[in-house]
Amino acid sequence: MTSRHQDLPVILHNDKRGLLTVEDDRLDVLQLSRDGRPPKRLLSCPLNHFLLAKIAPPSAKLGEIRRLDLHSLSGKEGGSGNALKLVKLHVLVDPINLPEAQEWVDQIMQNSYRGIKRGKKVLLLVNPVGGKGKAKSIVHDTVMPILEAAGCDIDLRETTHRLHAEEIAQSVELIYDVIATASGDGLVYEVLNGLASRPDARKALQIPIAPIPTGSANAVCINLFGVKDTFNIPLAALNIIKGKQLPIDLCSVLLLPSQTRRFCFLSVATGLMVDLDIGTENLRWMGDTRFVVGFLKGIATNKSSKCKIKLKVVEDDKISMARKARDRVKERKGTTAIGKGIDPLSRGLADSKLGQQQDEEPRTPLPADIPNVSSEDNRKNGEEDSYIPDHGPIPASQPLQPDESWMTIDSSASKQKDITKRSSIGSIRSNRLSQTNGNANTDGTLIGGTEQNKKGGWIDGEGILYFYAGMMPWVARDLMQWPVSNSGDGLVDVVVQSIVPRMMMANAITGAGKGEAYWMECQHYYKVSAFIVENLDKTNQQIFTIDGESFPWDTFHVEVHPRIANLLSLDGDFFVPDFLKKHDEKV
Ligand SMILES: Nc1ncnc2c1ncn2[C@@H]1O[C@H](COP(=O)(O)OP(=O)(O)OP(=O)(O)O)[C@@H](O)[C@H]1O
Repeated sequence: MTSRHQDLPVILHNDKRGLLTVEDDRLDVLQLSRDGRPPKRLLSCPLNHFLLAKIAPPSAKLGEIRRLDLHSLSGKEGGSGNALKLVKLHVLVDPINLPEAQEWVDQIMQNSYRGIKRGKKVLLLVNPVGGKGKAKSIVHDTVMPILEAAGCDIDLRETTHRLHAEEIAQSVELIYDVIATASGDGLVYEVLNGLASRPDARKALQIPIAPIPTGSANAVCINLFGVKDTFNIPLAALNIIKGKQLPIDLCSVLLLPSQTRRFCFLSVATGLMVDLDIGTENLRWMGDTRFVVGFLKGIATNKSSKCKIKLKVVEDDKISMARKARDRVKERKGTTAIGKGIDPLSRGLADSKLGQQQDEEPRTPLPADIPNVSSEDNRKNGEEDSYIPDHGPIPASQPLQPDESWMTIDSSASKQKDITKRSSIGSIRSNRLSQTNGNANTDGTLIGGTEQNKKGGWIDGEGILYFYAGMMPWVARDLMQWPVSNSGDGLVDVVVQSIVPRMMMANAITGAGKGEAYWMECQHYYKVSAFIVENLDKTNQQIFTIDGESFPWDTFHVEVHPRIANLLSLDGDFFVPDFLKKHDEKV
């Protein structure tokens, strides 16, 4: 739905006649000429960049004339850096045009915010030491002015120590429309862990998180804004103001024997991917280049990660996974994101009156909108079937009980006689055709196929360079590790990278940012609903990472909580990588 054409005559700052015109979801501020020359365009912006129109109260200086304030972001998205700039204009309205001006203001605000709450209450957490240590100045110079120009109510808190953001999220009153984090992925991880460990976790996790990229690892921002706009701070600020709810999965990671549970939203890693992150913290000044240096160091060592991996595999056919992911993107085109039509909570509320208080289109439900009824209460009332949101805790994790349908990859398994030499790219199709059918049932169990086939091409005796499980395509701008990942589908994408000659891995760096390593035969790829990873060399491999944070590694069990947490995104979804747009011969 586009906005209808609306003009408002105004007086400009230079006393010249002006016209504010809204057409095709764009605002133009025009200076009119008296001699028939074309009007001069003073500002032109799409309504999705428009922040605020407000008629100021009467002033003694202006008498009957009233001032109209216009705040917007202007400039282009799609550049690195701050291509978008905050623009604040004011024009004057003749008393005769005042009723028309009020109507114009109401209309432009409605068309600029469709379904999005105006003047959000924002909890803004700032990590002053993350990344290159510039979060404070970025927030004060760029983020705050934009949020204030949009009329947001901001509660800014600086984190003073490790896990401070988690403590805040654990105890904060659920009065905010959004929690923004000026940091890297570390603070997002802490906020999610804080919210998820509350007794009212399910309600707390409805508050969406909106990241501002000021850390060294900013994977969430890459996945939300794309590689070019990862560090576009005004765009990240606009996302706080205009972003739509984007439900994401969380994983419970149960650490044994300590029985500690942590929540993961991004990745779980062993082997080279741990050394790459944790072993390069002294290179933080490099920004995300430090991870490339870490990767090169890792393949120089080519050390094997000794572990036993058990996977509840739902799919392992790369061609089919890529095709489905690309079909999803095609389906997504032209759909609006609010509610997304899948999540029962969003859908239920979008359909109800709760969603329609302010605008024509349903507003994204916020925690305060949701009646506090648990499914337990519901059952007591004998209403088993009607959906009522559960606002209680996430139940404690229990060790998983794998059955024979789970797949095992054991780095200590003895080498098979027929182990074949692997090529780097391109033999997926022929490899697949030479196999007998080894596809997945809808319940996730594998059917048919040879032993090797059941293991997604894994051959016992291969060394594991790293195990890497992820929930969003990009982990760094140079590495789209899980190009077919679809956060919100209740599945985790798992990569088991075999040890191969160093040059093969070094060559793979070139296309890694575009997801090309997906097609490498030595990169085994699975969609799983649960997994267990056991450490087979505790002396030499003491840690693994969850979302880039290190933990002692003995054994860990991982299960998924589908669509339980929320981010904000400008179009209500993740950025679509080129990998999912192109249709090459493999798919
Ligand atoms: N004032 C503080 N002093 C020390 N550590 C802090 C402070 N505030 C937050 N932290 C910690 O800083 C870590 C990094 O978090 P952040 O998300 O900003 O960055 P990152 O990109 O993940 O990591 P990096 O520090 O490598 O940039 C987190 O573990 C967080 O707990």
